[in-house]
Amino acid sequence: MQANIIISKATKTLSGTIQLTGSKSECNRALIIEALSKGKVKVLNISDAADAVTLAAVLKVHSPWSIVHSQAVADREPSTIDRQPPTMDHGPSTMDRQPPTMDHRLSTIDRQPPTMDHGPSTMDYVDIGPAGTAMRFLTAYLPLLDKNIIITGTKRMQQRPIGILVDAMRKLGAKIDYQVNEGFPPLQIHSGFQQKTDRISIKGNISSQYITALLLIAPSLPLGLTLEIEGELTSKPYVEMTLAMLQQVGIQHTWDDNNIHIANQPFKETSILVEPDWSAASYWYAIAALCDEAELFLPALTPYSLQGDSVITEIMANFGITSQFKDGGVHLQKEAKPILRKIFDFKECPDLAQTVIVVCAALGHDATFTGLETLKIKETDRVAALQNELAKIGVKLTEKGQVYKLDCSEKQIPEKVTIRTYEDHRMAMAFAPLALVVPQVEVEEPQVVEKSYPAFWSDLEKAGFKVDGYSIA
Ligand SMILES: O=C(O)C1=C[C@@H](OP(=O)(O)O)[C@@H](O)[C@H](O)C1
Ligand SMILES: C=C(OP(=O)(O)O)C(=O)O
Repeated sequence: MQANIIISKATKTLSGTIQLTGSKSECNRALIIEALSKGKVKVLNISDAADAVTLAAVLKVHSPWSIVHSQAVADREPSTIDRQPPTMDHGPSTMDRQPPTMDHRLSTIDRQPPTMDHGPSTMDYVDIGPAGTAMRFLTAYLPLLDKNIIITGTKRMQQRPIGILVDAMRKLGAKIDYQVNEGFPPLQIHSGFQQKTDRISIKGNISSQYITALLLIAPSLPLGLTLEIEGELTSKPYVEMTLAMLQQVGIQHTWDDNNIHIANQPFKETSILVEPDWSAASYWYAIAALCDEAELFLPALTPYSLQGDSVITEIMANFGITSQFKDGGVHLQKEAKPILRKIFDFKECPDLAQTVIVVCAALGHDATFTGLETLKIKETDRVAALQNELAKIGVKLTEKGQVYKLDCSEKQIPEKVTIRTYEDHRMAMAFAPLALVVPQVEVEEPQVVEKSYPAFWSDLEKAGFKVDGYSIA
């Protein structure tokens, strides 16, 4: 475990250039597409995000074109590379683990070993740590490989629901069992997938990741797939991102009302260039919003991004931040201007909620927030985490039905505040900008940022923040 860090900033000014790593969301989609295309599609600018590094490592071993190879190895002798006896602890392992600098340090302590018998010794074992998209995408992808695989993750991952996707995969013809609790990882995926239907109906209001997972495998299914989305669709831009990326690699779709159809079809030979991460950019917008003067350049971000979180440019315009796309990136500039907007909806951009709510709190700007329903099942219960940590500066976030109100009337600025991060990268990164308002911000378990933005603390240093106690692992 890494020591806490203490962040401070002597002046409320920001300038320079920050090169952000690739989008975790784009990269994870691209990696699955690359695997299913059997290498016809290549991924460029692979993200440094630990979640993407983990997924890439898993796919290196478990991909359609590695089956022949791994099967040949399995025929000779049980492999020690990517196999583990089922009763073993999930501690440091070999091939299918991410490098030690990644985010597994937090979770190895409280990870539960599988308790049930895993059947024959040909069971492979995949541990994706805290990576939600990787867990969901692999749950759709792995059954197609005709292998027996257990997939698990951190203790928190074992509390993040996956029943809707497992039900859909079972209807499609996958053989999947729950190892511990119905509806949650770890999952035991069995070989022998045979497509039973080309039509699935799926709830849209819990996580769009289930829908993306199914859409990514759709062109590789012998019968193709029509997905009927039941009820409202949350995080819609992420589904649009999936379809746009599939289109880039030659996969056509139709989307009429609630039905998305993708026929079985080949991938074209091409490459996918992963754009920098707009969710990561949001922390720089937050920092700029809390500065008196700010001029920052973020290279390679575009106004026509596939990432819904690029809407941060519009949101932050309310806080006086202008975004100018030129020189192959975006220039942020702070203009003194009163904040007018009082209502923010995060249904289409849930990962921006913490960023914006902390900015409002830091500025003492009372506001109303909607679209926070899915925050409770992410890396932590983000609503509860926000409520606890904002209370440390006297700010209240109260829930009335699905509407949340921020009350800054009793806001107080202590000399120092210590922020818990709850194994959530976005708690650490959303609260770091508070150092422009509170003289010292101490952040617990700062290594959580590795999940999506490993260079976050060193980038803060580059931008003139003092980050005490930070060391590159
Ligand atoms: O598909 C994706 O890449 C993501 C979808 C969103 O999840 P939900 O669809 O569960 O809201 C988002 O919060 C997550 O960080 C990434
Ligand atoms: C919710 C997130 O990620 P995931 O669901 O992929 O773990 C996130 O990055 O904010």
